[in-house]
Amino acid sequence: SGLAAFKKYPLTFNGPSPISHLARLSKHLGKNVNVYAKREDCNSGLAFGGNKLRKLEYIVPDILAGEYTHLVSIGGRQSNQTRMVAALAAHLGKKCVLIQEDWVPIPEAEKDVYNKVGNIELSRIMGADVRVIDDKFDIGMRQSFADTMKELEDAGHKPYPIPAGCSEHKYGGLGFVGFADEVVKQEKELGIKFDKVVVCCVTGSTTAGILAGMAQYGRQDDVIAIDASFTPDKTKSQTLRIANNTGKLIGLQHEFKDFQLDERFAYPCYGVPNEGTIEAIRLCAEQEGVLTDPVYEGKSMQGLLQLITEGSIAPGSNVLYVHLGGAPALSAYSSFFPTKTD
Ligand SMILES: Cc1ncc(COP(=O)(O)O)c(CNC2(C(=O)O)CC2)c1O
Repeated sequence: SGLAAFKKYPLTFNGPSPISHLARLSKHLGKNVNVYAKREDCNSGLAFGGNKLRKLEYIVPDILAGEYTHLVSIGGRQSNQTRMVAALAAHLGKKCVLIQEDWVPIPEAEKDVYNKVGNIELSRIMGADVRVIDDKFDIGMRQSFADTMKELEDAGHKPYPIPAGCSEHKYGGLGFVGFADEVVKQEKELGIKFDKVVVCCVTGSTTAGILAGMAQYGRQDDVIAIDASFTPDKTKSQTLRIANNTGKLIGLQHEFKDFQLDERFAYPCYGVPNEGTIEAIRLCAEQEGVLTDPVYEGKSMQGLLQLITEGSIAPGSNVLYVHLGGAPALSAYSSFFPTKTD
């Protein structure tokens, strides 16, 4: 694919990320649908890995070319993005400034831990300058980000901006074009074809890259994105813009006018699980020992289970669930998982 034109700096383990067959979960669902998971949650030795490292592999050459002193990124208090940028900064020997905005109405029971454990704890351990501020959730470009960049430049440093989820970065979609290329190759090795690819969508460059990547094979319609932003209109338009920009970068002759974004599972709001989210996290954990999180993957797992249960994903299908990571945030949501008393 046109991806070969772009330099990539290895942050993930050699070779394609593994595909696990979730055989017990598939059987439990009893709908004759075979569920597989592509494991971006186990894709790197850097700080528990995740989808952002695959994106950052195409951003690092830009960072190294410009001799930057600081990496700057942004997210909610339990952002996986900022944790992975902290890991990258440590890996490259750069300073790191993270803006941790107030994206989630912190559940009462988590008030005293939410800003201390999980992702934000890991970022502090890796030496990042973690700045907890009160600006609320939005997937777009933020004033707090611009202010931080200016502060560092005025101090004579050379900061490199990595926007939320890497998504508004010009190369934000490239990593997941490579993901799609891997899937097509692994299908041949596995001797199966996935009828649907189910992925969580918030700032959009993961889904955008997969759409552009699968469109190379005429399979963009196989992608089902599950909204976890609870601002689906903004997420949809941002994802489409990134998919089209990414398509241009790789020379794709296809314009995206729409894609399937299932909005049913993001409630009650970004970062807060609903009943079905908790049930989905527990089911996948109990059936497979595979952990998903309340902010992102728990909601795409909830969507996957619903799509299969309601028959939207037809019996006899093979489905690829895209596991993008997120488990470190679980320790900020322990009150949602009391010991089960059957
Ligand atoms: C585990 C996990 N799964 C899915 C997503 C959604 O990916 P996109 O933002 O590319 O749509 C994130 C993103 N997380 C953000 C963060 O700040 O961590 C960018 C929002 C994620 O971390």
